[in-house]
Amino acid sequence: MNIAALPKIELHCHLDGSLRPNTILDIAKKEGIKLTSLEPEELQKELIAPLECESLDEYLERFTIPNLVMQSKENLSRITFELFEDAAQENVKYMEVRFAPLLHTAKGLDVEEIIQSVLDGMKDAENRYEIKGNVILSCMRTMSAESAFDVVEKGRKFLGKGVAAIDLCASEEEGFCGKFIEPIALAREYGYRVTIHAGETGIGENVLEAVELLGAERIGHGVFIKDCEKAYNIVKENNVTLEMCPTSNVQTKAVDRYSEHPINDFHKDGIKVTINTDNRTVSNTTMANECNIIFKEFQLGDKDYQQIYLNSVEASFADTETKEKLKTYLK
Ligand SMILES: O=c1[nH]cnc2c1ncn2[C@H]1C[C@H](O)[C@@H](CO)O1
Ligand SMILES: [Zn+2]
Repeated sequence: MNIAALPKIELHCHLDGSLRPNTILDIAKKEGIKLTSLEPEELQKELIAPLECESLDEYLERFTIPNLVMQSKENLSRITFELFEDAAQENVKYMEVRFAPLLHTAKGLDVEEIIQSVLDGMKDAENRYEIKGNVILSCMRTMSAESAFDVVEKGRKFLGKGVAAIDLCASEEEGFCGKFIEPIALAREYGYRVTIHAGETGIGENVLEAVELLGAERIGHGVFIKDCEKAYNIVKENNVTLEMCPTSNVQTKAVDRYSEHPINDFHKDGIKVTINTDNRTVSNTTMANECNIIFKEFQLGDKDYQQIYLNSVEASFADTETKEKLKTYLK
């Protein structure tokens, strides 16, 4: 199978984990931002989380440097454009990019300006390449419920104009969903779709709560439903789609090695799985690489590719017309 040439869809990709190292260097030089290294290769080492990482929290340390250069409208638009450009060049036809607006206010931008800048970058790429996109607004679980309300309110006016959904991300604690019931309920009322990072660090119950308490339609990762029967069953019965990110899961030690990844067991059992990068730079990967690893490891074939691609189409937060178009790429 020539995966590089096949059409792809990506539903789980963080903007701040997917910057080109050269862009970071370029902006840092222009803005006088101090980096520990000005050599692209050295910088890249600092940006990539090693496969021998200990935990999700260690993985998340890699986001400090990128966020230093994501504090102006121009930079946010440029970085978003470049991410879509990179994706288009590997035949990604549709991509949902997520980011946490509140991480980009350090130099005075307001949340609306931040969202608009990301949308501008995405629109430029859509006009130039054969790719479509939507944006998912992530709320940091490490911040207050109030801060999540803030994102939900300020993002509202962009719904249907490039913003499609709300997400919760960052370090995962047991029972985190309870704290965010109200802001996520308000988001649903406003028309946001809902995807939640859960079950990434050993706590399958978080997936159950994300579905039951927050109305999650999709789950970021969800690896640990394998150890929680109730979570497993609710995901399977409700067709909750899992956004799986194999390399990231090895790095954060959700699994010790690719061969232990539960994606194929889930897939064989009829759970709707999708394949994603999570973070192109921090995980040093691409969609083609993630697909190649999984298809080789579990000896999957054309039928599996079509099924997983269609899972991504169906679970995407795209409009009906876009979904129909995406299906035509398979033929
Ligand atoms: O895989 C992840 N799990 C939880 N949080 C994550 C993951 N990848 C990135 N993030 C965090 C770090 C970023 O700063 C934030 C917004 O994109 O999302
Ligand atoms: Zn993620």
